[in-house]
Amino acid sequence: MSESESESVSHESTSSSGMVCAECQQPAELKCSACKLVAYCCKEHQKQHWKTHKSLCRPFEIQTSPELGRHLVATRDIAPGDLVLCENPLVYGPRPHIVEQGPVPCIGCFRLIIAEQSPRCDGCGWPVCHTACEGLKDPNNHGLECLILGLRTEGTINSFHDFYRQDTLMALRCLLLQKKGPKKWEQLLEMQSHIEQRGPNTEIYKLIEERIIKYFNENFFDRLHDMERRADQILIQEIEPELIQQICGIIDVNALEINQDGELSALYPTAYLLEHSCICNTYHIFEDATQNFKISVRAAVPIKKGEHISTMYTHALWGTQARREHLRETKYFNCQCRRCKDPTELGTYLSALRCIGVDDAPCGGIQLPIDPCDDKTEWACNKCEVKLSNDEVAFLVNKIGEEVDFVQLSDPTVKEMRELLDKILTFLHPHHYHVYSVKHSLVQLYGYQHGYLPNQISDELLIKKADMCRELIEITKTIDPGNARLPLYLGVVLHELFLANAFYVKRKWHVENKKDLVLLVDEATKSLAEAKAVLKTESSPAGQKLRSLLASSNKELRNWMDRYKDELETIRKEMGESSTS
Ligand SMILES: C[S@@+](CC[C@H](N)C(=O)[O-])C[C@H]1O[C@@H](n2cnc3c(N)ncnc32)[C@H](O)[C@@H]1O
Repeated sequence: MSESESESVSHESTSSSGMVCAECQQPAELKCSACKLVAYCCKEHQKQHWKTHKSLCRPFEIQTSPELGRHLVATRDIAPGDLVLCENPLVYGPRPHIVEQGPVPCIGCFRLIIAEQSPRCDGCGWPVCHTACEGLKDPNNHGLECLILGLRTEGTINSFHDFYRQDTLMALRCLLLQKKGPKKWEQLLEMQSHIEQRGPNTEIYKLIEERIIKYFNENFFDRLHDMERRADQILIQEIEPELIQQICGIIDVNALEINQDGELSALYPTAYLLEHSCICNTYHIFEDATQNFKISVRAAVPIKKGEHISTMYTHALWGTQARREHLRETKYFNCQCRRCKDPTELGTYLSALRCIGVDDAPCGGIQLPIDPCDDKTEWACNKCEVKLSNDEVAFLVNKIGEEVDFVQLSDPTVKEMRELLDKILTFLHPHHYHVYSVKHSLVQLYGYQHGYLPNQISDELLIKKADMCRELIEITKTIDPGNARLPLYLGVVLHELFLANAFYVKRKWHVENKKDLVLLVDEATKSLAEAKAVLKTESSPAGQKLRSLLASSNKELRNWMDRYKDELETIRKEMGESSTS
């Protein structure tokens, strides 16, 4: 153990918790200051125990700065894949988003249900997936909540979504921690609520007043007070409006969304301290309900001792303006990460525009923000004098975004997508994030849609598809080097690159220069292996589906390679000889 490690013992009193030395089991006064999970009677025993404890000890400490508040800093080098932390949530519940229509999460298991057609909980009458749903039986989940939700006498239901408001339940579950878990309640109240930015004159304050506080009071809390008076027992100590405002702030700022089979949010006792970076260095996975939705945070890239440990609060494939606006509005800070500060976004040009020039005569230059971290920045062309205001750019990019969304949601044909691409390329850099999105859809239409099936698509379009895939792969890897946020996006494109190459090689095997084709075979083999690795930790249904597609593509590739084994060997040998001669 190094000197600094031996010094990392804090002299906290452990007598109240009754901890014993991890080495000799005697009463212990010193806790490991890095993880605070184990104690020692003396420094000597901590040294001896380090060999065992090293792999379990948390590799970070909590620091505080005026810009970031509390955040996590690595206390030793952390390798990609290494565990940073693993913990159960303090509280979890249906996602706190307002749902006006369509499916809502079951309050037992969070799977989406059509409330109007669903059975009801025997206790409270709320719509559930099944009256025997496991989540309803768990007292930590629906227990006390069921009692409170059942207080309402069934009135006239004009709208199911307004009557059964699953989006309010996360706040109720937080309030119930006062009774169910006072220590968890204390931890919860330590979280940042940004209440100062969410004051009485803000829209969010009024929304919570109307949608949550009023709903709780009119439907449940007035009756709860009566019941508490009659029983001479308090179920929820504090339910003041200001406290509910604070709890809603805490949920909005700190809760993580878990979208597995169902849709839920959870607050974790330490993971919430991960700061945001638009090029983050960790990824996280959630266990399912049987494991209490435990979170594991792992390093996505090498993290050096002293470096900040980060996650991403926004979408990796949005441009800087959109990401910063989202962070400002939902998390109340201005991101200053190296991706945000770089006008080219790490050389990807994800936000760049084509310069429209003067008098509609494009100069061939590109427009970039002069200072991307200044929301009033001007945009300047790298070839001519034309400048644009940030508002003009935002207006144009938003309009294009709306059109892209509209076309993508309307089950477009290849022709419609190509037309959209040509149109937006008049204004946007070929790597702009809206262009990325359209190209990502297009590579999944070539080879699949009627008229473009593998036996119908032209050679030229197959080559184009492969080129688009290569371009998308490069951008994705640059903005998400550790594959922390975009495994599915990358996995899909890697698989499409495999398919484009495989179709082309099969079609041309007896026609074209086989040496060139072998290079495509190698690229296809590599992209398939990479896609498999990239999707290793992707547990979503889409990830599982893609994994099974990869398995059948791999089988097909192996069969083909077996069939041409001798020929491939001869060509490779010739290629090897010519490269060494
Ligand atoms: C989930 S909390 C993180 C823990 C928080 N720092 C604390 O002390 O409780 C999110 C808040 O942390 C701050 N934060 C996180 N990442 C940041 C960043 N990159 N720059 C500035 N503030 C950040 C913001 O105030 C944000 O609303």
